[in-house]
Amino acid sequence: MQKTVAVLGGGIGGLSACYHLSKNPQVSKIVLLESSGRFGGWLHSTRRADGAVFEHGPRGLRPNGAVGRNTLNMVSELGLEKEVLPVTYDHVASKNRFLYVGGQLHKMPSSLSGVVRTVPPFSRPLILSVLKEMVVARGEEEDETVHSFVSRRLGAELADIAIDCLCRGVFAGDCRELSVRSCFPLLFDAERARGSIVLGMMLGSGSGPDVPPSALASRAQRERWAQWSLQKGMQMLPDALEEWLRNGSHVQIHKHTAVKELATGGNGWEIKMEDGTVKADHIISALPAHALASALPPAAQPLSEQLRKISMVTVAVVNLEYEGSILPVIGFGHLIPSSEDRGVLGVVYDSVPFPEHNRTGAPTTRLTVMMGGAWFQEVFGSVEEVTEKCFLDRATQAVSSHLRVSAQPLWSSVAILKDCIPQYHLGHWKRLENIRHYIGHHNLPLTLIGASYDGVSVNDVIFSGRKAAQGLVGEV
Ligand SMILES: Cc1cc2nc3c(=O)[nH]c(=O)nc-3n(C[C@H](O)[C@H](O)[C@H](O)COP(=O)(O)OP(=O)(O)OC[C@H]3O[C@@H](n4cnc5c(N)ncnc54)[C@H](O)[C@@H]3O)c2cc1C
Ligand SMILES: C=Cc1c2[nH]c(c1C)Cc1[nH]c(c(CCC(=O)O)c1C)Cc1[nH]c(c(C)c1CCC(=O)O)Cc1[nH]c(c(C)c1C=C)C2
Repeated sequence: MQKTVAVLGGGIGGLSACYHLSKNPQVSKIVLLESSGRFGGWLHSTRRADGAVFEHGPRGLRPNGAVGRNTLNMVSELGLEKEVLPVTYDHVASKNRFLYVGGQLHKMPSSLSGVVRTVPPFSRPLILSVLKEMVVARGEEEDETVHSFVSRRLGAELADIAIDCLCRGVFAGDCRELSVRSCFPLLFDAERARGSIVLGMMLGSGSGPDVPPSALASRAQRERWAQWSLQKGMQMLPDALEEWLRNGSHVQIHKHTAVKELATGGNGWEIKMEDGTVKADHIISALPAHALASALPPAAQPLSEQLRKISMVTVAVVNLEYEGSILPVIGFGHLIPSSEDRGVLGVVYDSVPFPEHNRTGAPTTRLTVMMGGAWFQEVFGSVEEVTEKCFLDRATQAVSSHLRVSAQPLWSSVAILKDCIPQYHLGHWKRLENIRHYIGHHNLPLTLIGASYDGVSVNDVIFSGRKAAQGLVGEV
């Protein structure tokens, strides 16, 4: 029997689910419900008339692994090959990443010589920590914070500086709260399988899903891409997905349509919006976990409670454009450990990996300063009260003191991204187990996808949409 699937939330997760559902002949109707006036969620690019592109969310995706290949396969199917801007491993933006510690920029080691020598801000050669790691006893805990795991295996200095920065540069989060099992499953599995991260990385610790590469994904591997973007910014991807879905005969897509309440009825759902109701046999929720929790019926209160425990952080993103080439160093950008500055997380040197996004004509430098995250409230106060000017001032101050740039920006934009990155805190895996057990036990026709659960990267989220759509084969 053919059925109706409702997809809640038109971020990249919801769009990916719809895209894969639209290829499933067993689904007769797909309804996509998005509360805002645009699709794409955090994939949001400003494109100026003079050709300049500024990213407010993700700016480059990795091509590696099954999830990276899967995204490139979709890019290829959407006809976006010619729009791809690759950055190879040989590029200076891939080799040079910096940490701002003790009032100075330090280049992270990217070669063997950087690992065998003492390279500041570290007080001893990293090779010593790596060799010692191989003989550290295996942990016994079901989960551990990222900081505790790395301190135990590689030493406190690496945890306090490098891992603190890494967690700020991926989750805008605090490594003393984030779970290693959920945030870095490869590291956790390597310890479980091989007793060591280093041995696990060398020998492998399990195989991932099988995703055959398209010609584009094979090219990415052959040409050694480290990351890629699109000519008119990452938002080209949701734009192309929207166009694909609009061309599908059995897809209904709705913007400005917030899901308010979900009620179970018969074998399916009744979805209530401000101005109407939709009936569906199955729901794929691509909403942030807390938004789904607010819409679930009172009878599903234990499920809502678990979903609400998946917290989110707010990030302020300031894009800056300067006249000329003003950077004293070139590379991807720099991260700042929480011990140095709790409020400013990092600065991306956007014009280095993607000069194609600079305006046409005279040279410019584009930078993005990211602030807040897990420290937002503590440093900047309530998100409702803090002003955009406060972030612009703090961002230009950071650029001036970290990069010694005294010029004022030509152009700037401030975006306060409320609740934009989920935090997989200690015990996240258990919450997911409880959530999935509840859904299974109550036979709820509900699949959860998106950044709240199994990975925050765009690649992970797109893959979660594909898995959900394919999981319905045979069920619908
Ligand atoms: C500043 C920043 C930088 C990032 N950088 C990178 C990067 O470099 N690389 C990378 O891989 N990832 C990056 N990410 C992460 C990545 O962008 C996100 O994890 C991903 O886009 C999340 O997609 P999603 O579809 O799960 O959620 P969202 O984008 O949050 O989409 C959810 C959608 O649901 C809608 N919605 C909410 N409530 C309702 C409701 N009641 N009814 C209907 N619709 C509703 C929202 O409007 C939204 O459109 C970054 C994220 C941020 C914030
Ligand atoms: C300073 C804040 C942030 C910067 N980027 C993000 C935040 C919160 C978000 C983000 N960055 C990456 C991902 C995806 C991870 C993945 O699994 O693909 C997300 C959600 C990519 C990334 N950026 C940095 C690292 C080390 C990674 C992991 C993958 C990779 O190695 O490429 C470093 C980094 N991020 C930011 C800066 C300034 C920076 C380092 C110089 C910004």
